[in-house]
Amino acid sequence: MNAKQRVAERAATFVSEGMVVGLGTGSTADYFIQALAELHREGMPFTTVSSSVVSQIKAHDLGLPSISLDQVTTVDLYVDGADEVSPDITLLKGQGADLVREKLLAKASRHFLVLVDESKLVRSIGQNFAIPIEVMPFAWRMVKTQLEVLGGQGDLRRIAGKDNLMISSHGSLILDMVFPDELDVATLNERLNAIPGVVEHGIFKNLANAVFLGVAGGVEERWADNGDEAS
Ligand SMILES: O=C[C@H](O)[C@H](O)[C@H](O)COP(=O)(O)O
Repeated sequence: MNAKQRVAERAATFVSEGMVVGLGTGSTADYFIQALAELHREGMPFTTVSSSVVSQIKAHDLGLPSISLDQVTTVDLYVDGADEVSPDITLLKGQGADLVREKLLAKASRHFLVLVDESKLVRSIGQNFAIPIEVMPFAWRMVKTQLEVLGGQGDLRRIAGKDNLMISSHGSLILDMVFPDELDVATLNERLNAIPGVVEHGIFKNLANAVFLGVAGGVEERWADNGDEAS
């Protein structure tokens, strides 16, 4: 069992009868979805809500009960991966470009567990990746200009050849922006939240309750101050 599987199996022990479980997106979240499928086969009743079309299809293929996001007000447990985790359990997410659904689920969750291996640990957010910023398509130039005023540099994310723009499942464009080190993440988070035309961005601050870290032969749990252990 690799580190991603280990943390996913551990997270699955927090699922209990009747829960609404939020499904993350990415290779680590996939292991959690597989672990849920095992619980479902064993007869545990729960339902799922997905953070992306991809996860929704995976859940469907595995026969997991699911409800659509617009039917949900609160989520009992949301389990997802992350691209970066800083020591205060701030996350950077969004390499998969489904930021809106992911942050909605994170905010609506009673418990948000983040599954990572050691490669995701950083000293500060933005160390390994640009900050993904999901923008309304007609607003992207205005938003980019506002981000440049903050010192940001970057451009629209492209996929599979230079002419194709990444479009989120929400129909938005993604700007990947690098900001000066002097701009601390708390300030950046607030500034990004305040720019008109920004749909969502990849900084997840004060949202995760715990990080489950896959280490050699085990799982290390790091609970946030806000993170009473899910039970
Ligand atoms: O948008 C994508 C999500 O933020 C993923 O959770 C993140 O990219 C981590 O993916 P993985 O588990 O494949 O490293």
